[in-house]
Amino acid sequence: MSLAKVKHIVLVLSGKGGVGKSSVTTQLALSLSLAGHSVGVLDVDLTGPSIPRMFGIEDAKVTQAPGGWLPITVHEADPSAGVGSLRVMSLGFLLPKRGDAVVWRGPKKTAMVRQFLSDVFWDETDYLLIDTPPGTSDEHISLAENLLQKARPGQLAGAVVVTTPQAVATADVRKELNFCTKTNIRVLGVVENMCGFVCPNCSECTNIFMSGGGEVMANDFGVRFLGRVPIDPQFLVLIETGKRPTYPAGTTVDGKDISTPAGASTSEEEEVKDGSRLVHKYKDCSLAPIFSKITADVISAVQQ
Ligand SMILES: Nc1ncnc2c1ncn2[C@@H]1O[C@H](COP(=O)(O)OP(=O)(O)OP(=O)(O)O)[C@@H](O)[C@H]1O
Ligand code: SF4
Repeated sequence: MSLAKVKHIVLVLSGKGGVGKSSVTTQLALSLSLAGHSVGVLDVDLTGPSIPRMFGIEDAKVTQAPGGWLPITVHEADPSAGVGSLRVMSLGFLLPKRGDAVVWRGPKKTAMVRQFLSDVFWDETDYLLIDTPPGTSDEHISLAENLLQKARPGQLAGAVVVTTPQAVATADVRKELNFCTKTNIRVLGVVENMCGFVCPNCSECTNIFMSGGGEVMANDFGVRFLGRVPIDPQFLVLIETGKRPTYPAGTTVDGKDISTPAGASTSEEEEVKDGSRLVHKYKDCSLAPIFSKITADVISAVQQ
């Protein structure tokens, strides 16, 4: 992989599947871009690459240049809007049937990932986020070893560990934190996803599971707790259909009114799933202010 022009690499890890690792990667990428940084996302989750779907670029065609595979541009930098560029590369682009999980056995998988890591050309990138397969298997260890070998000293900034309130109660997330210690990867912090539910009718956030476990666990391990993220069905609508999130009158996040103004544009063109508009639509999501804070904390952890 040509990493020469990448400033910082951040891994996104989870001890088990389905906790929202790819959603967190996507939202970190959008928030970093909204903060003006140039961002790359590399999806090596062989268990079912979901990143192309999340960015609305499932049908994108990857091309090859002399320097390697060229990542897909979700949007270019727009300095007048303070937005940085966003590019994505996924193993999913190379699978014959998009969205399939890879069924190869260990050594073939590892060889594929190794080659994939070497063959992608990244242009000027402030943050490269890597969405990894869930778990702490041998496959993970070899992925981490490969990365550590390829990155220059200090380039691999660390890992963001994603969990859910239920997963905290299991051993998986602790295993993930132990995995980081074993592989010498610094933990930048823990995100607790799906810690509550944003009601689509009144936008009240209700804690459906016992929340707070992520923070206790982060304290136990002496790592930073980055924050809690509720389930917002409007985020799912944005990802699945490309529709701009809308909220009833009076909806606030941290005291800020995020309700959809009367007469806001919902034209056909606006509704169309189009990766280049995603970042601007995401700005209207109730999760965006939460991720803006998480992202600021990740940046400060990277720079420490
Ligand atoms: N906070 C959230 N609000 C609304 N939907 C969410 C949230 N977090 C995750 N989801 C949705 O839950 C589903 C699973 O999330 P995601 O694919 O990010 O999990 P994952 O941990 O990456 O899974 P896998 O292990 O299969 O890769 C997705 O449809 C995603 O959009
Ligand atoms: S206030 Fe909201 S969450 Fe509670 S019952 Fe009414 S609509 Fe549902």
